[in-house]
Amino acid sequence: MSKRHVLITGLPGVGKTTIVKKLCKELQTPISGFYTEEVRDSKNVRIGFDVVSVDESTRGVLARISDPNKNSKYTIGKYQVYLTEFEDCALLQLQGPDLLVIDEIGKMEMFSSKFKHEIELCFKQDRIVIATVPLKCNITLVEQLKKREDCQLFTVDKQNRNHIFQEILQFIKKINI
Ligand SMILES: Nc1ncnc2c1ncn2[C@@H]1O[C@H](COP(=O)(O)OP(=O)(O)OP(=O)(O)O)[C@@H](O)[C@H]1O
Repeated sequence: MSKRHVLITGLPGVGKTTIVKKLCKELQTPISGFYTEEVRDSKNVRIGFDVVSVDESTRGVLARISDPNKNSKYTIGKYQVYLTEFEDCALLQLQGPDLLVIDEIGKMEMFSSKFKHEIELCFKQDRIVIATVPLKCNITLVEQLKKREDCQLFTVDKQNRNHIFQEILQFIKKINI
């Protein structure tokens, strides 16, 4: 089976999203999907994460620092995941025939069984998926994706992050579907 999906992994903050954004700029093809972006307050303190559509027209909350007085089921570390807001924004971006960017498939997103289900379907469709995934995690779905024969895994680190972009770009340009 030929490889036709791209998984980009690496430590937190190494530059995965930056590479995906550069790929989207460079590829001359319709692209849908979403990025995950940090949200910082006026003092530059990180307060959470948003999901943003690739065309940047739609934004939704993924997580915010949790209120210790509120007892939420959906927390990762100090962050509370806003499940409905996340699903309302992210699930819509997965639809369509275009090349698909999913940045990222991580622990916070795994609270959504709808999201997990949709991701599994996306990798079975006739479209190219470019997804970012954590380097080390106990997420079954991510481990399964890494083992798929039709997925090519690229590992980003500080040494290669300035040139691996070209390698990934050439790989995508050669995919025939
Ligand atoms: N090649 C690079 N050289 C220098 N700084 C970079 C490079 N790539 C990314 N950065 C910087 O590192 C920070 C994190 O980048 P980015 O959000 O792309 O990482 P990430 O791996 O997607 O992070 P996360 O794990 O939080 O999703 C940003 O401030 C970005 O400007």
